[in-house]
Amino acid sequence: MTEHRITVAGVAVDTRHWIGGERIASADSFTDVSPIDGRALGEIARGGPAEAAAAVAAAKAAFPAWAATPRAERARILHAVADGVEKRIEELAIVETTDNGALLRSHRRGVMPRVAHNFRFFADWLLTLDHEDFETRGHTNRVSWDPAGPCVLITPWNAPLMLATWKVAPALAAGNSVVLKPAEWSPLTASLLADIAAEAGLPAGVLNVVQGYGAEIGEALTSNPDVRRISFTGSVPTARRIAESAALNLTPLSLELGGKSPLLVFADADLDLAVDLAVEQYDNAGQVCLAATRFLVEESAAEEFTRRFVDKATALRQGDPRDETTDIGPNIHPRQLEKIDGFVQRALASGARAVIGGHRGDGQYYAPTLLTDVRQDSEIVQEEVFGPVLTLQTFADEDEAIRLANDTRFGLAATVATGSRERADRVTPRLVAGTVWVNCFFVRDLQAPFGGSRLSGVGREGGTWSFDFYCDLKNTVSAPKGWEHNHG
Ligand SMILES: NC(=O)C1=CN([C@@H]2O[C@H](COP(=O)(O)OP(=O)(O)OC[C@H]3O[C@@H](n4cnc5c(N)ncnc54)[C@H](O)[C@@H]3O)[C@@H](O)[C@H]2O)C=CC1
Ligand SMILES: O=C(O)/C=C/C=C(\O)C(=O)O
Repeated sequence: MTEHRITVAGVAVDTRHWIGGERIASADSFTDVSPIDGRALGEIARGGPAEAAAAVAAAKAAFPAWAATPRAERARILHAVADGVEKRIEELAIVETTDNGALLRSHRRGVMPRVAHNFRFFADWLLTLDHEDFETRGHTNRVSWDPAGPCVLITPWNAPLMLATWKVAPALAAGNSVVLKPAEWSPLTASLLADIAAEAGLPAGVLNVVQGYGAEIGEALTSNPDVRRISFTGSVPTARRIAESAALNLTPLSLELGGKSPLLVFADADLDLAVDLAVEQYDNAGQVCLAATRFLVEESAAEEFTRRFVDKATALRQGDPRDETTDIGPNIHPRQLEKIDGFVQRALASGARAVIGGHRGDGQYYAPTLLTDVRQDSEIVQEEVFGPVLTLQTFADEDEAIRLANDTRFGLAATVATGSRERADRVTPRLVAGTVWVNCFFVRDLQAPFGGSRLSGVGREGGTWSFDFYCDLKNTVSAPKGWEHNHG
């Protein structure tokens, strides 16, 4: 009999599915492995079509009552979920770090507080969601955001609970029920979230969490005709498969995909700041969709920028992510490491030069790498690596900088370092990107629209855009005053 309970640093995690307010086992399981040391953490219930159907059925059954729950009550429960997250920050942080290898200090001080904030923000935004009535030839138009129904949320391993709750919170706030499927490489904190939500009073079936492989339970979820929304964060090939499944029922989709974002460094920039921004791109061992992985540096500043970057990057400490002094942890999985090294070795073989790194480290670590002498049309410049691998190219003028910046299939983000406001105002409108940062990086606000252009995604989430996606927008038009009959 498979034991569906994992204990991580003293924290017990039930690894069965959470469906309709009950823990449900599967006949099959898969092994969850920690990227820190390759240790098997335990067995996870491996769902398939039957569990997908059960979870969607539970979500469908729970939907009408949750949708009819007054907004203020929904908001109260979501704040209670945030309270539960805040009480368990330490536990969530160590479990997440053990499961996906990202830094414990970031989980403690940045990520888990943001998880709680995701719930608080969308709970509060729900209460402000309003559209002023307007008139058409004396008739009144009233716009409403009606809950849509069961939502399937499919999430990746690079920031598991953060990216899951960034979808779960608005979907629930909107009055929908949810089936969450976390990535199979990092499933643990989603299961803890199910416990926290139940303790906070979220009714059974409103949030369901199922585990398993994308090709098995994932496809069964995305092709289910009772699902009213699908939101996905992950890779482009998987997005295509999900879009094919969704097409069967014309289920609306929100897709947040990869990136190959540029950091443009103009010679008039504060070079220390530009270098700080550049070194940040190794955060989370490079497993960040928003990362500015392509440095584009004005020719006259390139030598000095590179010298200062190398000084700073080589001082980063790579090691156990539970150690407070570590800057770069492991990559998630041997397969991902293989993929990263494949990109780098092919680039080196075709003429790229490693300014630093260019090889594996011990175990599941990849040496922070900067490659130069790379061609614009090469794989390493065009494809998302999702590891601590950056490239450096130079440009002669603004036009060339913009041409290189925009010359990929992606359009998620761009970062510009310049000392000139006029230049920033000229350059930023010409960049193809969902988010552009000027002399800063990763300043995120849930009010802002978030998503990508081109292959970086479809749609935007954040603030009212999240409610626009997770709701059926309705316009109710009433005839001019005087039609009411009093049947009192
Ligand atoms: N935009 C982002 O934030 C992320 C981008 N990536 C990119 O994707 C590459 C591959 O990483 P993967 O783990 O393979 O990402 P993936 O896109 O395959 O996995 C993300 C999620 O999709 C699910 N999934 C996979 N196939 C599915 C299907 N047919 N139907 C429904 N759900 C399915 C997975 O179980 C997981 O929960 C990375 O190297 C990176 O380039 C990966 C993770 C996050
Ligand atoms: O933390 C955020 O606000 C967004 C992060 C997005 C990613 O890291 C991703 O999808 O890879």
